[in-house]
Amino acid sequence: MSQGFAISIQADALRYTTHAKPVLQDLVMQLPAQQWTCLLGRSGCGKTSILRKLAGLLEEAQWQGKIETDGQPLSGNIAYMAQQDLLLPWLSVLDNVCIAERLQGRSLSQDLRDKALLLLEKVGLKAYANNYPHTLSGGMRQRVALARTLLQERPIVLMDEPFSALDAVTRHKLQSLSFELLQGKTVLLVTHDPQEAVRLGHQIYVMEGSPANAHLLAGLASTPPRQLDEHSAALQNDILHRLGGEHV
Ligand SMILES: Nc1ncnc2c1ncn2[C@@H]1O[C@H](COP(=O)(O)OP(=O)(O)OP(=O)(O)O)[C@@H](O)[C@H]1O
Repeated sequence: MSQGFAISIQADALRYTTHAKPVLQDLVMQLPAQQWTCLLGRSGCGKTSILRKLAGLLEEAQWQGKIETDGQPLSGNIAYMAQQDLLLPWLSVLDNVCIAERLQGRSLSQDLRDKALLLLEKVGLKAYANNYPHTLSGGMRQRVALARTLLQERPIVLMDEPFSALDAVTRHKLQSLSFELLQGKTVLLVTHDPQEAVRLGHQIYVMEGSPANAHLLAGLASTPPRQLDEHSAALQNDILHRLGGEHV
């Protein structure tokens, strides 16, 4: 199993050609190896842009800065769960989960199918393996996309609001499952939910300002997954306070 490696991000400026002002400026983030980093910030501050830059998908923006690793390439080592589930309508749920293999033109081995079915079982969708995406609810589609991300076993995992469409109980369950299955990976999770960030993050960045940079939250001494106790409530308050400052 490929272990996650550390990534250092320095965005001096990120600007879309359609915008006069940069989206990001003087942003520095460290993603420690094999840890979960959670990223919060007001809508439109540039969280997805950071993920897309790491995933090599940000072609339409000008980027000044650098992204460094310990020498390992990002290309080919990233699993990216985008905000939109990007399920292919003409493929079954099972084939969508195995899409990375299919896109590489490889036939699906029985071993991979079994792994995919096990993941579908864990996300509560084994009975839907032969369904097509249009027959699923938004939350079910999100669970298929999560299973697809978990199947890839890449060292770096980028997730953009992966649990947002789920009911509270399913969300809690799938947070736990993802945390368990992504042990040893370097994870960057974008979320709007302070409780989720405090539960899962070894470290938490809150994006601030316009153009935005990233503030590393202090006081995360314990290791995740964290219980909901007085300490985590105080951390959530701190995040809300910082996010609130962005909405005045
Ligand atoms: N392809 C694009 N072309 C032009 N502008 C873009 C493009 N993608 C994003 N933007 C702009 O860049 C800014 C940051 O967008 P981004 O999607 O990174 O924000 P976000 O923090 O992920 O937002 P949200 O929380 O709403 O998902 C926004 O102002 C958005 O309009």
